[in-house]
Amino acid sequence: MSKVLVSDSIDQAGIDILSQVATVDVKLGLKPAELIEIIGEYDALMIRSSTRVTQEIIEAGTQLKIIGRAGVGVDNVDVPAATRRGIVVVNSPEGNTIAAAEHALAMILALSRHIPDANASVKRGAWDRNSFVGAEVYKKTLGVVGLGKIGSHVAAVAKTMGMKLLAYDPFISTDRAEQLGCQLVELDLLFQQADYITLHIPKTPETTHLINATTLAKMKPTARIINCARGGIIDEVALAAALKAGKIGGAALDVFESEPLGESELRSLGKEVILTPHLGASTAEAQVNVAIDVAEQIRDVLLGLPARSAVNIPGLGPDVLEELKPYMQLAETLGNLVGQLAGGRVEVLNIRLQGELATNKSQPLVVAALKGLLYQALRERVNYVNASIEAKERGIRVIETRDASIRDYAGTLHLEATGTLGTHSVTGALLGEREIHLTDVDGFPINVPPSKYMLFTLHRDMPGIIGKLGSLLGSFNVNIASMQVGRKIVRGDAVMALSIDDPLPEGILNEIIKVPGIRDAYTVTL
Ligand SMILES: NC(=O)c1ccc[n+]([C@@H]2O[C@H](COP(=O)([O-])OP(=O)(O)OC[C@H]3O[C@@H](n4cnc5c(N)ncnc54)[C@H](O)[C@@H]3O)[C@@H](O)[C@H]2O)c1
Ligand SMILES: O=C(O)[C@H](O)COP(=O)(O)O
Repeated sequence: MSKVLVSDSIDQAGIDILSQVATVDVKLGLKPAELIEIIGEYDALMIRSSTRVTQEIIEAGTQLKIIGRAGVGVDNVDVPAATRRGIVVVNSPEGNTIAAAEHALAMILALSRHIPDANASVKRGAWDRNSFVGAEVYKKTLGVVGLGKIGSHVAAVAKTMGMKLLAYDPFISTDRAEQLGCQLVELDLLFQQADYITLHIPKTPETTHLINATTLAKMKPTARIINCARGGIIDEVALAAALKAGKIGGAALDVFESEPLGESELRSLGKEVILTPHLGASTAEAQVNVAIDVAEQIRDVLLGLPARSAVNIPGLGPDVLEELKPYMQLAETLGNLVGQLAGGRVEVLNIRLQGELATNKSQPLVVAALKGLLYQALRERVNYVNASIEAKERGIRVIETRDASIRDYAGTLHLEATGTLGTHSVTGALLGEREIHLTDVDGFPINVPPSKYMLFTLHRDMPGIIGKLGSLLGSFNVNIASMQVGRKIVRGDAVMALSIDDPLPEGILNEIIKVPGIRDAYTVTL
């Protein structure tokens, strides 16, 4: 049975799902060295934001197949290191969207009405109504930086509170911003005009210290800034200095450059600052959502199925996956077949996506074809995550062509592999919704479903050749399940595709190519 390590606190709903297929160990608060010591036993690791999954941990995880992040941000995982090792990294892109957005909205209101400090004052026994006079958000300007899932929800709710909305997001269209009631503006204008600035962007090299002494100086002296996105987007030293000097009006932070927050000037500031310990996703509802979402994906991957929200398998979103699943199986089978026909080291793989496959969405088929191609060399070590990297490292040049014209089938896939031993090609399509058919081998039309053991011959189409081959196989006790000849002209060159019940015995290929008329023979296991 597989083993899963849960190293951050995860809702029981997720543990229950994992327990259906694996032994689950929950070990919270492990130090990096402790994690390195035990990770080698586990097939999967499930985390939130507290566990840092470094390259060292990934390398020690020799059995790891998947790292599941029960939340959105995977910045605590060395994703490139996982990708190189063929480990799938999955997250829950939407499970905590509402929770994080509501936390940002709560911060906006709490900051405006000094709720944390007023509450603390009453609890201390005081009744001070004069120190906590607040400000209304109604008719104030909210600047939303990052109009993605969380930013959009914040904008929608803020609109209903009567706020005027500015937004900055270079990857969002004006139309989308307008639908949300936001005016898309440049960042400087947002800084200058906003009464509240709320950050909903990932931490990237471009967004690190986006809020710094220079940008803080552009804001209104009454501006309040809210960060429920990622620590490090704000330069905390510059922020504390700006707050102390009264250059801005307030700040509410849920995330910090270093977590847990250590010594910080921010702690010493008054009611103009609210600090929460990374609570954005901490609602009962969000925790159930993310735990189920990620546990289901871990379960699927442990059962050999693809994951719906893998961050390191390009283009493999849930909708695309559903649509492409049968074609991915086709691509993988053809890749495996052409790799075996080509033998030797493949240097160039030409992939032609025809008909309904000739869309941008079909990128995962290229990955699936490479996975199939590399299977003979790497076996279980190649997967959708590392197939492209492995191919690149082996110097395999991939040439993709797309042709939207529809021929005999709605969509066909043609692979041609050129290597040290020559060039071979295969074409395949789906019959009905999912039945794979080989429709061409080395340019000769055939129509056969692939089977586990196959024999292909290149021969001259002439009387008696099929009988001779049949007798030869019979003399080696090989049972033929089906046989088909593909030819372009009568008595010209032809290809024979045989499905056989067992692997060919050693040495028989040499006997086959001695049969007069047979030029080449290839045995394949799919
Ligand atoms: N505090 C928490 O507990 C908590 C919970 C959930 C998510 N988060 C964080 O919130 C952030 C937003 O999450 P989301 O789910 O909305 O992500 P998302 O991917 O849906 O949205 C991010 C948006 O930022 C935009 N963006 C990227 N780079 C930008 C840049 N340089 N300038 C402006 N916009 C840029 C993108 O176009 C996108 O629209 C992430 O950092 C996530 O990790 C925090
Ligand atoms: O990226 C996220 O999903 C949030 O930062 C939540 O982090 P958490 O799972 O540690 O609460």
